[in-house]
Amino acid sequence: MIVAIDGPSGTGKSSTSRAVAEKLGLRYLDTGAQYRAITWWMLSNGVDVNDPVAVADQAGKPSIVSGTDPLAPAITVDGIDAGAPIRTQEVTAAVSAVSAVPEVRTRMVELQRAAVSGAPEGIVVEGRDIGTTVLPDATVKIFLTASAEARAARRSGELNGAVTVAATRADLIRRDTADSSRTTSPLAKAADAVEVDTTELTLTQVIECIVTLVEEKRTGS
Ligand SMILES: Nc1ncnc2c1ncn2[C@@H]1O[C@H](COP(=O)(O)OP(=O)(O)OP(=O)(O)O)[C@@H](O)[C@H]1O
Ligand SMILES: Nc1ccn([C@H]2C[C@H](O)[C@@H](COP(=O)(O)O)O2)c(=O)n1
Repeated sequence: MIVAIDGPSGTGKSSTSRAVAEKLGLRYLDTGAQYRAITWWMLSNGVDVNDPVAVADQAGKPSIVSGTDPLAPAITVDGIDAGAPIRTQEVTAAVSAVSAVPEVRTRMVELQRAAVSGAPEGIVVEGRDIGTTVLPDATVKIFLTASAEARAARRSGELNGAVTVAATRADLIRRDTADSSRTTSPLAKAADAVEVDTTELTLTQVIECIVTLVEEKRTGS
């Protein structure tokens, strides 16, 4: 059972994917964390993240290891726990530029397919290009959406209002535009993905909806 969950920033991919994996006894992979990890390494090592040639040249250097336990997602870079530093504003601002570099994507896709091969019990993989490029034969493909307003309000709430909803909304839209317009495997809905608009749904409702879709596929109903 391979479940691909794609969608723009802040639509609920991580929260939903972790919960679905936990409920169904599947592993879980956050591919955004991998792109954030390589971006953090580039920034920490003085690579100009706006220079695609420099990024491509260094893309093979860091060792990135992702855990797949939905109860304790973990990521290390060269053996160092990167869970917190990959969530900084500096990394968020740079990650779209780094993830647009084809050599970076080739490297990450190798890691992602290896994680799937290492999960015989099945896995939920979330990202931007999982259903279209990384795992085109996934058993179930979901494309989550939500209005920019709902996504910004959710994210701003997470930050206890430290960043305004308007600024958060502008940042989400900037990242979605960059991620959707890059040449190599842009953010896109696979033709055979089920689109779930979460704007008016609670997280519990979204989780139930996807668990039902997976179970229907499992039983062939
Ligand atoms: N249906 C929902 N209703 C209300 N809040 C939600 C819903 N889904 C997710 N959230 C909340 O929205 C925030 C963003 O969710 P999450 O991190 O799962 O999104 P994401 O798509 O993985 O984001 P990103 O692409 O930026 O990593 C979290 O605070 C989460 O708890
Ligand atoms: N499959 C993926 C996953 C993520 N990215 C890039 C684009 C995102 O802006 C960034 C961070 O992802 P997030 O942690 O917000 O889910 O990583 C990608 O290009 N492809």
